[in-house]
Amino acid sequence: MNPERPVRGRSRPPAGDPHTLPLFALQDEAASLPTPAPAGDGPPAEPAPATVLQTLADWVAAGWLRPLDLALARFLLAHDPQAPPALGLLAAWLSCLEGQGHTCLVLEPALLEGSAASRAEAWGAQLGWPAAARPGLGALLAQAPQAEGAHWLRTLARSRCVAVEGAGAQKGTERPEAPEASARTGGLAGAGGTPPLVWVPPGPQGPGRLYLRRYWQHEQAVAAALQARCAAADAGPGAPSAPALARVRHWLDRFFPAPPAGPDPADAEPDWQKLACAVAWRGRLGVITGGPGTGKTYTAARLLALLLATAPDPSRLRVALAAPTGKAAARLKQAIDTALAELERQMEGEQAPDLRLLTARIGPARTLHALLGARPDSRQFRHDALHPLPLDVLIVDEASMIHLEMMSALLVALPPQARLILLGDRDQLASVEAGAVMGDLCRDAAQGRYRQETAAFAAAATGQRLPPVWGDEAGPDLAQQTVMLRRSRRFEGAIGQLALAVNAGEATRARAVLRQGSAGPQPPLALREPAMPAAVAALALHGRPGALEPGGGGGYRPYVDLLGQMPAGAAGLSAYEAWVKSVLRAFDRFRVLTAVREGEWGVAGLNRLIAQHLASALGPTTGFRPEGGWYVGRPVMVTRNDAALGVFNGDIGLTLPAGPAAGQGAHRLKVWLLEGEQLRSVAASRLAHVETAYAMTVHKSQGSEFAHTVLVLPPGGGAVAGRELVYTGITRARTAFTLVAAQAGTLEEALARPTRRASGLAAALAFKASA
Ligand SMILES: Nc1ncnc2c1ncn2[C@@H]1O[C@H](COP(=O)(O)OP(=O)(O)OP(=O)(O)O)[C@@H](O)[C@H]1O
Repeated sequence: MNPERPVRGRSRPPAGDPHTLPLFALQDEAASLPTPAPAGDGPPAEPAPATVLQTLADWVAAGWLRPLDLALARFLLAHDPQAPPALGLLAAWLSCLEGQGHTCLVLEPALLEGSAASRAEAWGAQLGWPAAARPGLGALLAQAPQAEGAHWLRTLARSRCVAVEGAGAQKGTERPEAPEASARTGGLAGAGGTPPLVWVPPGPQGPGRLYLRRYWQHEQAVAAALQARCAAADAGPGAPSAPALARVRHWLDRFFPAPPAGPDPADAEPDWQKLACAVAWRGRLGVITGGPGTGKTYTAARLLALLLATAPDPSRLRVALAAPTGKAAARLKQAIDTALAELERQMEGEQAPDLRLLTARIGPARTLHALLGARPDSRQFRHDALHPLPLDVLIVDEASMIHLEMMSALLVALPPQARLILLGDRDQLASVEAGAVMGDLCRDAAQGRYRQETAAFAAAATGQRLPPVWGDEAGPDLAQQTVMLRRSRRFEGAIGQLALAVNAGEATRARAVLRQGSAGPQPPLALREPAMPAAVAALALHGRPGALEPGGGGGYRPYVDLLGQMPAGAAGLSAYEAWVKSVLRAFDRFRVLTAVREGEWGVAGLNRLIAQHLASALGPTTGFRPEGGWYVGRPVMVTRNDAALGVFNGDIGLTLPAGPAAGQGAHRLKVWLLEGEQLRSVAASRLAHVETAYAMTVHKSQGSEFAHTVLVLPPGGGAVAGRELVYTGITRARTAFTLVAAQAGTLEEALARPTRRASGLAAALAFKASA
């Protein structure tokens, strides 16, 4: 279960279809619910509507469903009295899955066929519900005959709450509503009377899928836009001219000097970075995936240089950098600047594109919200199809964090002729919100699946041969524009090996790496298992011996010590700001990450415990007093976007006095944020949506790195932490990593549970235009 998505409701659902009406509106609807008529031609054993709604209410009380899920079921049954109550059940489950990040409910055969007990097992697993939920599920399903599955499919096809989509979906066109269907939807509120659910019956793309209309629309829009971008790849007819290819080859050979040839160069792996530059150059979409340190930004910087060198008018090339969070955006900008400076040195003495001009033109990296022009209290952005982004190239880092709706907005706002370059690690946790876009886009990345035309292009543009093992004439268009980088340059030690073992789900190997990496005077790895929360508090204070440098355990102590060294007012503003930066940097060297929000192992519990521990151990000598709402030194994470204040969900800052002589009263405090070298501050009193950030969820840590990272796996094993979560936690560590597992065996359970988010996007993109 996604820890960032509370089971019980959400604050402000967006406007749109009935599912997205404010919760109170749905509840009002439910209150005026007419008694639904008995299902006309349904099987006699169909459970009564009241039984279904009561069972759903019980599941809400148990915390397995959100009130919103129940409200949707009530709403639909109220508006389609002919619908069998199973529709309410399916809608509640669909809504529940959306709350966990799935964009649809895939009605696998195991959910529809077999005994009630086996179906209850399948539903329980699908919904991620605990074993305690199985008997209730079984009892409800037992009230329907075995053939219920087929009956459910008919129900979906007939209800006026459900639009049926089919072959047209593949082309990204939603089938216009037939007059008869339109009449059926007559009583429905929402988007112009259109049905709030969409049903895609089973077909060549797999089992049937049920959607909330909003997600169906986003998925179709994203698939269509990405396909259009792939189709714009300059291959086939209208392919780049021989002189253009020669120019690309000229520059790529300089940007990526060939390594000394091995015994048989024909057997060598391609230089994936060079290939990534070439395919991104030829198209309007480039997807570059790879683990940490595989050179995604190194490659992106060279791609920019290539685009500059081959642009008809380099001085007019409009480039922007963006990422889902402020932290990730700042890291991207820093890494691109460093890589361009490095490239400039590499090219010294040769004729080269004006990389300084390029660096100057790029400007600051922005969050996607800021780039698109988020508006306060609205899901709409300033930039859309009518007001497109004025860009030729957009590079987006940490693309695994982009959710479906954001990707849809981004693709709408980016002009078709602009290049979109997505960088990210497909194996990381998906976005908090629904969708796993990067995972869906990179389904084929490991296999390559390059067609002959791509291999021919690669040979001309990069001078390298793609061995047949990476080829597949049936490879989809998207695969032609996707490259996976496979060699990590700064993640080859014990932490990298642990990440690889975890990513492969190999628990025995992960244990062995943990053991080996925990030995020696400066061990990069450590394991505390079984452990109590007090072990986390102890790590937060002193770290562990030798974690970073000799004597540097990598806990919060250095930051608390620095808090006590604020320069006197007379030292002036620049000395004060230098101190603020040093405290922020010290804080940023260590972090506790946990898998859950609630309880003593959750974010709130650990934050309380760590603050108390730091206060009692260091307060007497440093004056550190973590008391009251706002206090000097309080680290906070912004939990809601506030475009007006320029702060975005996930931004982390430290609470410090407003200036060298401002005093330490709560009303004088500011939250200071550091983005690269850029320091900025916001009055603490203006930040309504923040939480303390000694400990944070793994989800929120994406896009950040810490010298020493502690990952906490609470009791509950695979139910609270999956493989991607552990992988993401480990890859946040630069120098040292410590795993705290409440119980023995939690690691194994988590690794045995890879997360698969239900979505139709990968199937929609497994598409070959020329087929
Ligand atoms: N082909 C290469 N030759 C030499 N050094 C390289 C090469 N590729 C990458 N590097 C170096 O490896 C390091 C990691 O590269 P980079 O930061 O681009 O990786 P990344 O995949 O973007 O990492 P992250 O996932 O952390 O964002 C950098 O120091 C970079 O200069």
